[in-house]
Amino acid sequence: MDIAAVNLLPYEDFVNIFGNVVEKCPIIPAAVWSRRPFVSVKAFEAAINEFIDALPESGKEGILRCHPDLAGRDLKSGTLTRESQEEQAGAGMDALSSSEAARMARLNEEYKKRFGFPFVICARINDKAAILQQLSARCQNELAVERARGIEEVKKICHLRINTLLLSDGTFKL
Ligand SMILES: NC(=O)NC1=NC(=O)NC1=O
Repeated sequence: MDIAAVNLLPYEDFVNIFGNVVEKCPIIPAAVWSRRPFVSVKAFEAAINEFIDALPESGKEGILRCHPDLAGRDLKSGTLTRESQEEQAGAGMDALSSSEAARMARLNEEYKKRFGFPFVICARINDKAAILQQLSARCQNELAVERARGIEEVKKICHLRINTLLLSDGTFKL
């Protein structure tokens, strides 16, 4: 599907297709639909990023809170979204040793307790060693630094999800 086809989508189809490019935040593509036509995929992504950047701190934290923990409850219970399932499995989150799983769980809880939102990282460009290292290191940051860092990661996840969708053969189950 190319950007010309994206621009022609009625908002129901647009939200149906792009509704989860930011995890569990369909309001973002639903809002950004009004800004079409997009001159390019980059412009479409920029519109999403601008919407996110314009949110108050509480809105940014809300986006982060919509993300499932890495190697967390949703992965264990099989209730992750399709995208998160693929991303987490791809980073080996479903194949941790018991000590790695215990360390992830402990650090995720420590992070959430400190910041009030979950640790978010773009799993598709990190392996489990990098994820554990980043989680441990980022626990030491200040709130404002982590809010911004988490949103940066959300934008990377979104970029990859949009490009996966556009590269697919375009036969979407509408
Ligand atoms: N807490 C997270 O970072 N979750 C995730 N990152 C991804 O790339 N996919 C997820 O589900």
